[in-house]
Amino acid sequence: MYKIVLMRHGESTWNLDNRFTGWTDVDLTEKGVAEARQAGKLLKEAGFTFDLAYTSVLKRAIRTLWGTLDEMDLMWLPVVHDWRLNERHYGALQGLNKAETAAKYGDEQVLVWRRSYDTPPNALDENDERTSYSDPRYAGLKREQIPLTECLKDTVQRVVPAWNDTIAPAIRSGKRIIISAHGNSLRALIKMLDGISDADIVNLNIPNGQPLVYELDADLKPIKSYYLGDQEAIQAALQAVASQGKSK
Ligand SMILES: O=C(O)[C@@H](CO)OP(=O)(O)O
Repeated sequence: MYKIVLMRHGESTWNLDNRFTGWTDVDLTEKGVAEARQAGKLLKEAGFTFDLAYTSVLKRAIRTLWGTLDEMDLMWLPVVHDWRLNERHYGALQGLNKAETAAKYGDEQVLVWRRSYDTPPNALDENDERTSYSDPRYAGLKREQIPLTECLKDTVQRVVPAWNDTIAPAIRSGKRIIISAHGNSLRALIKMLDGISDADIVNLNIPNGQPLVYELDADLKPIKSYYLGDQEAIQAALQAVASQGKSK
């Protein structure tokens, strides 16, 4: 049996402002930094340790990993930064306030943009200053690999290869791993792991900074999964994430 830990980054400045974030590289708030440390404490108390860490190329996930590993005295750990673990690209919604967008377009439309499997928000214009074309961290990518918008299906199509090419082989080789990523890149991964249908994935939300343990069998199929920590607080946090896209 293998055990892996998935974790969404701690609260970011744009989580606090309730803005669509996607590939925008915003930092953690003080609360987010504290959540990362608290996650490390919980993992240490529960007897976890790791051999290898995966994260995205976005600082809110990277800094969360730093805080967690620091708390576990594991800052020396090898870390793989993979752009394929980035948050889902939110297209032209990036930077807009979620509740204001819901007041303008309706809660239903915002739910479709936030959680549907295959309806992407409007794309950024190629000339929009918010594109990632000139960002040096994506210099190794072909232009067509850099999204202008994504639905969850598009995110699945990059997250699953990251799993198959690098993460799954590392787990099979016996490495104990932690993945620090994002709400929707983790929804993509969990959809694949748990075989969640396109319709049911709409209801899955992930709270900030809470270690989610997956126990996997020899074929890397989930045996069970559970959040560490205060279960009531986690349920409340899940509900709060679900409500972020409502006008009131
Ligand atoms: O803004 C985002 O990029 C994501 C994660 O914070 O938000 P949502 O939960 O609305 O998909």
